[in-house]
Amino acid sequence: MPVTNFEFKEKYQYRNGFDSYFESEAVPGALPVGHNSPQKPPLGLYAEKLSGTAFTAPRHENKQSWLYRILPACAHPPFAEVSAPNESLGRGGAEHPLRKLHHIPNQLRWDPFDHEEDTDFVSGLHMVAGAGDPTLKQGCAMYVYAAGRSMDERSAFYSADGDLLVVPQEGVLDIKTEMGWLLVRPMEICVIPRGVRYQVRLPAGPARGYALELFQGRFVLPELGPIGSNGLANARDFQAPVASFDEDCGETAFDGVNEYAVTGKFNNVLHRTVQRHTPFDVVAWHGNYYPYKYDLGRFNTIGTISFDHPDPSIFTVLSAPSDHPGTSIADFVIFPPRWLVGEDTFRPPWYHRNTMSEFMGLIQGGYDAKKGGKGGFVPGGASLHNVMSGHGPDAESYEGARNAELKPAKVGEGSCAFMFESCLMVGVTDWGLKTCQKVQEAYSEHSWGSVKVHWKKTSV
Ligand SMILES: O=C(O)Cc1cc(O)ccc1O
Ligand SMILES: [Fe+2]
Repeated sequence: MPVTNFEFKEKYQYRNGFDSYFESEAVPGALPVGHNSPQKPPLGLYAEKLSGTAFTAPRHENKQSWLYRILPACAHPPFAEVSAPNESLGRGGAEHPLRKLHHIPNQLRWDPFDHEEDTDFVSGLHMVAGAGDPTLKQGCAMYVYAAGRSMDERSAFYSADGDLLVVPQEGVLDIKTEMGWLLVRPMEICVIPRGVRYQVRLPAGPARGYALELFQGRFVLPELGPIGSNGLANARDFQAPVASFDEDCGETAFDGVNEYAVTGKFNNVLHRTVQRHTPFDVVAWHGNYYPYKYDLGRFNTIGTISFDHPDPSIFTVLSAPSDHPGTSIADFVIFPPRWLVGEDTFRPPWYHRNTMSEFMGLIQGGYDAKKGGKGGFVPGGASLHNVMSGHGPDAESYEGARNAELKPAKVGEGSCAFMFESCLMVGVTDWGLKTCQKVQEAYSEHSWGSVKVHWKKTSV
């Protein structure tokens, strides 16, 4: 389904701004004026509130939207558990992915995950690692997805477990959400909040990428501190959809002939209902709880102009804070092309052990300090350096950087790695460790087995 220019203009008139209060109506007059829930909302619509935070959350954290729709979301037959679409999602009980995690202090790296022909975005979503529990609204999980086809046009998906940050690596995602359309390409990301229903279409062939689900809290822009009032990801570059709707429904919720499958991820288990009316019937909405996208190319990368390699927090796009200031349940950090000018500096990442866990992926190109090629860190692959697991440049990269002439140099041209950094010790799922068959053997030995001793008792 290629997207025509006309459709493009109609579908993708975004509203710009992070954490803004927007209103959008696909039909003029669909939004009630000065009221949220009048006795009879305009145009015979139903008013439905979608809460993203507790009703009583403080104002600066409070998130909600009012949806004006043809039929309310509750009008559906009961949900039933779906038989497992893949091994990492869909089963309850002892098979539950978060109950079978492997906590491994070894450094782990994965070859690029396979493309899958027979899956859509939901059946091709695999939990690789995670920590916590969606039932307690604690923790987060890291996923990869591989989809060979669009979701059925009569289907929708939502997660009751958390907000999903999607990082496409290959293939375009044309996402129809309850609140309008988002077109998300590699080098762009999107966030779909908990509960928002959506359908992922693939207008340009197979898609593969990464995702992070936040069971707890939500993404905010990082503090800028002494950087000042602009820099890193700027608020105006985040884009929200405009209202767009389908009209397919019967006279009442349960007559009509058309059937729409709505699949919910509820404590990581998929449940499905088949209802008679389209879930994409929101004619207008207003609020600050909405899906959004961001073009990583707009990231204003900041770094040293004197010496030493700064902490990677300087590259944070979005941060999901815990209750402890400065410590995140997850940060989304990118390593875009940038100039390195540090004098008398070891320019690649230093060797380190981190109290946070670091899950990394590569959208395109290469990553300084890691060899590419087969068995290396390559686009579509991943790595996990867990809490206090030592890591850093491989031996070859270390020698190169140690001996490099320190002229100003641009690194990462055409590249972009990213990191999901979490204060939690993440466990790897069975799928991530075994089923996917992508874990690189001897990653640690290949990388650091031949680090040389440079030590001399006396300096010359
Ligand atoms: O381990 C990594 O490659 C990620 C990383 C990058 C960096 O520039 C500094 C610290 C860090 O963990
Ligand atoms: Fe690191």
